[in-house]
Amino acid sequence: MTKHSVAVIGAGKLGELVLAGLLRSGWTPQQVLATTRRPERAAELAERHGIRPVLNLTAVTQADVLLIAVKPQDAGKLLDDFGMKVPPDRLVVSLCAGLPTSFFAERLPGGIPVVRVMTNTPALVDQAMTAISPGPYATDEHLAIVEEVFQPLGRTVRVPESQQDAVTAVSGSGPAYFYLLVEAMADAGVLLGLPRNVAHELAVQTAVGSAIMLRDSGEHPVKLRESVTSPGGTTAAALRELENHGLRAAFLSALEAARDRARQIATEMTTKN
Ligand SMILES: NC(=O)C1=CN([C@@H]2O[C@H](COP(=O)(O)OP(=O)(O)OC[C@H]3O[C@@H](n4cnc5c(N)ncnc54)[C@H](O)[C@@H]3O)[C@@H](O)[C@H]2O)C=CC1
Ligand SMILES: O=C(O)[C@@H]1CCC=N1
Repeated sequence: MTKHSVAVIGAGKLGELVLAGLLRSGWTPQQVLATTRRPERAAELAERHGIRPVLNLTAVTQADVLLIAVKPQDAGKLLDDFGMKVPPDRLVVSLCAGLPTSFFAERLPGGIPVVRVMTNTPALVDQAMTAISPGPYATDEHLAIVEEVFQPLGRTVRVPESQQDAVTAVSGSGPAYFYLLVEAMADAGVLLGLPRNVAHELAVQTAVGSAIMLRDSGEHPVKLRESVTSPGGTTAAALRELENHGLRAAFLSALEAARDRARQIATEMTTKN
């Protein structure tokens, strides 16, 4: 087991998923610290997970891996509070969408390694997709530490930082697209006369089965789709409607919009501070 200790700074929705995953995978409550803005939230996390909520400054002095999990819009203020007090042997890991590692490096003492990570909420069930990029001063050893943190929560991949906004559009925001699809399929089932609970179960299990098959069969999605689509059958009729309604183009535009929003967040934050 690792000798590292991790502090989740700004343990909100994502931060809590990460700290819970660390505890599930064998990190001890002594190795996992969390900070919050509100005392009630700190009490909730302590009760739910048995971890130690601490103040930001305590976290940076006691833990050696600092996971910054606040909203990107709050990161500047957070670093104004303690950035220059981060001891030199810490590893700073940003989970913030959009913000480049340079944003952090400029607000930390020189030489502190910064790693940028984009993970996603299926961390709740150890099925996260986490992309990891080295920033200033980050070596292979630092990336290996970050992998040690995130591997138990799902899969990890290393990407250049220049690809992180695209990663955010695909896998960071990605779960929301699938939830919307399931919701829409269940609504359609209701339109066709199915009871709501049955329509929901059909849509959810179809999503789960299709996702596992995609991952575990190693087959290309086109091949899997073709195997469902009988000549002159029902699936072809449905797929034509989806294409007529521009589903594919909608995804291209949607992911471009997500990528652009990540860039815009970075611009807003770097011009504001
Ligand atoms: N929710 C998601 O699916 C994903 C979120 N992210 C990124 O993770 C970060 C967090 O997102 P969420 O967890 O959804 O947001 P959230 O709002 O639930 O969590 C952020 C937490 O930080 C706390 N906070 C803010 N300023 C603080 C301070 N000065 N000291 C201590 N705590 C402070 C807030 O009270 C809040 O609980 C964002 O940067 C987001 O871009 C990345 C991938 C997926
Ligand atoms: O919507 C957002 O900005 C965050 C980043 C990726 C997923 N949620």
